[in-house]
Amino acid sequence: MKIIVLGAGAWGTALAVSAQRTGHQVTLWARDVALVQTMQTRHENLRYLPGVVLPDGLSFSATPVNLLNAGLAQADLVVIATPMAALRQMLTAVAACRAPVAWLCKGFEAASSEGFGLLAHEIQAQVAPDLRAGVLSGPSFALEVARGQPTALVAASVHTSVRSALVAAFHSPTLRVYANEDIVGVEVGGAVKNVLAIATGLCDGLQLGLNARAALITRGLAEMTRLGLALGAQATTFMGLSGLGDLVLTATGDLSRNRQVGLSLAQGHNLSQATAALGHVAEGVYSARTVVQRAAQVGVEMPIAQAVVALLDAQLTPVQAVAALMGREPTQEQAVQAVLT
Ligand SMILES: NC(=O)c1ccc[n+]([C@@H]2O[C@H](COP(=O)([O-])OP(=O)(O)OC[C@H]3O[C@@H](n4cnc5c(N)ncnc54)[C@H](O)[C@@H]3O)[C@@H](O)[C@H]2O)c1
Ligand SMILES: O=P(O)(O)OC[C@H](O)CO
Repeated sequence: MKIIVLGAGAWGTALAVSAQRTGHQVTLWARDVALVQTMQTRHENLRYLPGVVLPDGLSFSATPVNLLNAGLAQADLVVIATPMAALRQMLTAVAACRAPVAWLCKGFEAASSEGFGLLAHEIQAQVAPDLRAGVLSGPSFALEVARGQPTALVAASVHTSVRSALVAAFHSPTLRVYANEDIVGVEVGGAVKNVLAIATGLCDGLQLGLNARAALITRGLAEMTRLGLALGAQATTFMGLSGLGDLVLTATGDLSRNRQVGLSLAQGHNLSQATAALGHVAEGVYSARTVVQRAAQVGVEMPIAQAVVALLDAQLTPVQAVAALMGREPTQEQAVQAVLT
């Protein structure tokens, strides 16, 4: 297949490497000309994925995205690998594409004064409604995929042809790609787990213990599921790769940028200090407010996400946030099981 990957951050680069190794013809696009030149000459993405050799045959492009017409017209699959903040712009640029288009970003659009932030497929419905499109998600640290370590992903779309194209492009001996029709559930899982990973990073940074971490993950899964169901997702999706799977990985794995933000806040750093140290996007920081707003809009309670927003806004200290969560009224665990059945 001819695959064009738009965005040469850690994840776009890792998936481009993986697909090229599998035998596809991959072009990795970046807006940064200097980054493309370095990748061409050094066979390495020093800025976003250092230490990984870019395979022979991988092509590069820094052509402005609005001039990419020929490349897009020849592609069998277009993959948008930018953060959520750039998705609207990228989808607008590829709106006339005939090939399947998939995004990798996990989040909600940051809330704006014009209204609530959207999930990726909601943005696509606004700006590129004629595309056959979907999302590739699931528990996956870029570095491990680039190293060829075993990983399972989920390709979600309402279009069979998009799910099939993603499986054909990325399934390999080290990368299993499952198909799922529930794009709402897959996107909600990918977005909310980032917010919850900030909370578990904070919990671990404060050395609150393993009991506390397990409680946060479990109750966080309940919050994620409640929001997803209210937005039209299927309950079973949250027991899968993009729900429980990605929540466990991101909440417990130190390669997670969102978890690192929580760990850094626990050390007493402010948000700017916590994000400046990363050098990569931590989508939970930008999605958290939207998660809470969308939950309020559909009458869903999300106390952990609310505590994360209060922390990010410096309205609560880490210790106060924990006290607020622990001080809530006792309630029924069955409330969660009821929504799962
Ligand atoms: N890194 C991972 O392990 C991983 C795994 C799964 C999903 N994701 C998701 O994939 C998305 C990208 O993550 P990443 O790790 O590659 O991020 P990153 O911070 O490593 O890189 C982001 C890339 O997007 C580019 N970019 C930013 N704004 C742009 C714009 N307006 N136009 C064009 N390019 C732009 C940056 O220059 C950079 O190359 C995120 O939503 C993330 O949640 C990441
Ligand atoms: O580094 P994070 O926190 O953005 O997480 C990366 C992936 O989404 C994990 O699946």
